[in-house]
Amino acid sequence: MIKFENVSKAYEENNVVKNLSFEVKKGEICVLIGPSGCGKSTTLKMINRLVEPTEGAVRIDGKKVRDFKPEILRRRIGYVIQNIGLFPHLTVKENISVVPKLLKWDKNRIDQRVSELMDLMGMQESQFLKKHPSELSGGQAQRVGVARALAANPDIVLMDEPFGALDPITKSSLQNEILRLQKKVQKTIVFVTHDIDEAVKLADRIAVMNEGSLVAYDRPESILNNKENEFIKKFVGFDRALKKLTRMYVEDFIKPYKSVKISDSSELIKREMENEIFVWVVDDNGNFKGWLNNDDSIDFTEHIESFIVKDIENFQVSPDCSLKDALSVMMSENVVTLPVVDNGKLIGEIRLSDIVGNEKNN
Ligand SMILES: Nc1ncnc2c1ncn2[C@@H]1O[C@H](COP(=O)(O)OP(=O)(O)OP(=O)(O)O)[C@@H](O)[C@H]1O
Repeated sequence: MIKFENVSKAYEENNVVKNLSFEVKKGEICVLIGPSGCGKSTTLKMINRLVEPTEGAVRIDGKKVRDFKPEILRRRIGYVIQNIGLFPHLTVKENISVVPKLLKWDKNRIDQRVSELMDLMGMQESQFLKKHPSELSGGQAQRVGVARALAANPDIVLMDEPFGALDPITKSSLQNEILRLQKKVQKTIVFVTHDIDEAVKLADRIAVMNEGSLVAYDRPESILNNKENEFIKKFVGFDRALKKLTRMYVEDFIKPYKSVKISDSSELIKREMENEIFVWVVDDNGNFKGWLNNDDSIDFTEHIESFIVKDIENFQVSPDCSLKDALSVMMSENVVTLPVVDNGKLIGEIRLSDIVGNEKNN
């Protein structure tokens, strides 16, 4: 889909990108990573011709980008950058409409597309469309930036450190948003970052760059397992095992569980709990309601409802949650087992020992 063929860029004597050759497949997220100044942004900008190569060529579907008409490139390639991406004097709606207007779409088509995009980004139209960028939080502004890049339905999206300036929680939720969105819209995305955790989380393939050259181009698992290359080893850091958990998901580690129903008799529950430290509690529809600790506090002559620990808001994980996030919930809640809940329903449990041993449920 996107192919770099022996691409180099020099500014006078300074070779900032050196003989790059690699290919990004259709529908994949390629993350360019490397230290500051290694040539990531320059590489990205050679795809949409904000920068022209000194040597070599970038091709999209076999055709050199320098042979595309500018308006075709604009339609095919969305572009998201950090902070300064939005026009401050334009409203959210006007910002999202910039490329469709350049492409001379009619008003109805633009309105409809803006609505779709707001919906896709989980933003309420009535609340946001008339606002200016200065009235948005960092996370909201970046969502609008992504919506704007997707406006003309490009098949390629370039993202240059889009979440670099955000706090860790907003950053993580936008990364999840990108992964969710990508499942739906399947764009070819080239993403620049210098955050290895972000790269491991998002990438189908990671391009590691150093001083203008490509050091490695591989799947995140292989980059994390690379122990030969000193530069990669240093870049990945000491916590490579933890980083691998970012790419593993709870759904592959779900184990059977023991549960009782709120409507069960106290006698039955007492029997069920005999050799357990605790049991999960569900209602008659299988919805997760909490758990019962097998200690002296339970009086089985009474109905068990009042003994259920119902503090379940933060005490659960969904099947699509990464093992790293599951581990983080376990640590913050100080437990070794968590209920796996899908749309309110208890579907299994996940245990610390399975995470540590990477023991799948197959
Ligand atoms: N227009 C330009 N004129 C001269 N030198 C430039 C120009 N643009 C970039 N450079 C130089 O090219 C090198 C690579 O820059 P680039 O922005 O691609 O790096 P980067 O890896 O994206 O860095 P960062 O992570 O800090 O954003 C740098 O040394 C930079 O100073």
